[in-house]
Amino acid sequence: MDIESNHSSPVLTDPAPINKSRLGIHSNLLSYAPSGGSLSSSKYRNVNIPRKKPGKLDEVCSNACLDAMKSSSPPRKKLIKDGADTAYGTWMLKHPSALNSFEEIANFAKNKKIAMFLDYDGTLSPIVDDPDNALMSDDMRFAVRNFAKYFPTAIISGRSRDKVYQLVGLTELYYAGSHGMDILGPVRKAVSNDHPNCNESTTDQQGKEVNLFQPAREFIPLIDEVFRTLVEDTKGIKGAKVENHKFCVSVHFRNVDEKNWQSIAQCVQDILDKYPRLRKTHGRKVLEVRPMIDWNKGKAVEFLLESLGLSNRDDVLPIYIGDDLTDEDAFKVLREGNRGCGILVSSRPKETNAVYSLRDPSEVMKFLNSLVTWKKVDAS
Ligand SMILES: O=P(O)(O)OC[C@H]1O[C@H](O[C@H]2O[C@H](CO)[C@@H](O)[C@H](O)[C@H]2O)[C@H](O)[C@@H](O)[C@@H]1O
Repeated sequence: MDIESNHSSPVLTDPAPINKSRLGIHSNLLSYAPSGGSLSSSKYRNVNIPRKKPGKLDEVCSNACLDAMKSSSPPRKKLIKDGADTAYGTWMLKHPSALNSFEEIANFAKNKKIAMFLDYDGTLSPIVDDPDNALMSDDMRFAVRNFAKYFPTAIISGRSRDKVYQLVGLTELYYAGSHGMDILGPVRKAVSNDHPNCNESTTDQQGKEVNLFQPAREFIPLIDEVFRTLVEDTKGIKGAKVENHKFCVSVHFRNVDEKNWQSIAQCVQDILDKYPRLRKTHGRKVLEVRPMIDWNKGKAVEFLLESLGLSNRDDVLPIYIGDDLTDEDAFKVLREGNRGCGILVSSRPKETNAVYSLRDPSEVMKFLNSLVTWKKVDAS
């Protein structure tokens, strides 16, 4: 397994047992529970802000972080030499290709409404060295736009909501930025009334009334301060890049020489020491600093389902497609609640709570197009 331990997240600490039928369908899909793991609106009422216990030695923390940074970044050449294809093939027995398993998924989705949740980087756009160049192809944009005509679709990204909207550029979708801490979704009174301090009624680009949900709103000035500090602290580290996502900050080390990763880890650790209400998570060659609140992409999926009037319904199949550690929170929610299925985008074996897999964004596009074709035939 190449996944790193995500010290500040419950992700993957207790993976649900994988239980598949002969055909490879996850048990979730065979026993769809209408009210399993039901989402009570009171869940959102008090978004928890626990305090971090002080006392860990900086050195220990940044070394643990460094190990995690290394284990999440195996050298490509080594993987190939070690027989990556065999390992991938074995892994795919556990997480079959959503394309090869399309018939099974379609059978299960029959007479159900699919709700689609899509991550952005590594899912809709290929991973590239410069985050500013992570562009979605026109074909992918066309596919997502077309898909959204048939199925409610939301993008849930680690990037700021504005940035991901700018990159995707489709008004037909719902957007959640900052790992779900900034959601622009449909107005739904039952949800809005439960979150007086997090919700705000507003209008979208088309003047349509929408609901803005920001459970970490109070952290905006702090995150801005952290962003500026990290820019300053990392400016001497060649290749480091810091992004401000309004509710979280990304510190990229993709272009940093490995001998300087320790310095990156230390800069982040210094922030955590200074601001105990913040925590760190890991992504693909990126460390992220975010508010220590009980909110993540999984909670965002639950929130959007409820906002769309699609939670607790046995005629709804939520599907989440993502490539990163932070997407595991969403896979887990769908898996544990028997509510739907996760699809991990990965071309190498990874420990995951997703049921199925797809190799790369081009396969994601094929899968979306296949669902549209299937839906058209089903409807005719
Ligand atoms: O949740 P996502 O939409 O997948 O966003 C997660 C992070 O994506 C971006 O970083 C990743 O993609 C970059 C471009 O391909 C790549 O250079 C980087 O190494 C990856 O970590 C984004 O820049 C981050 O801020 C997001 O948190």
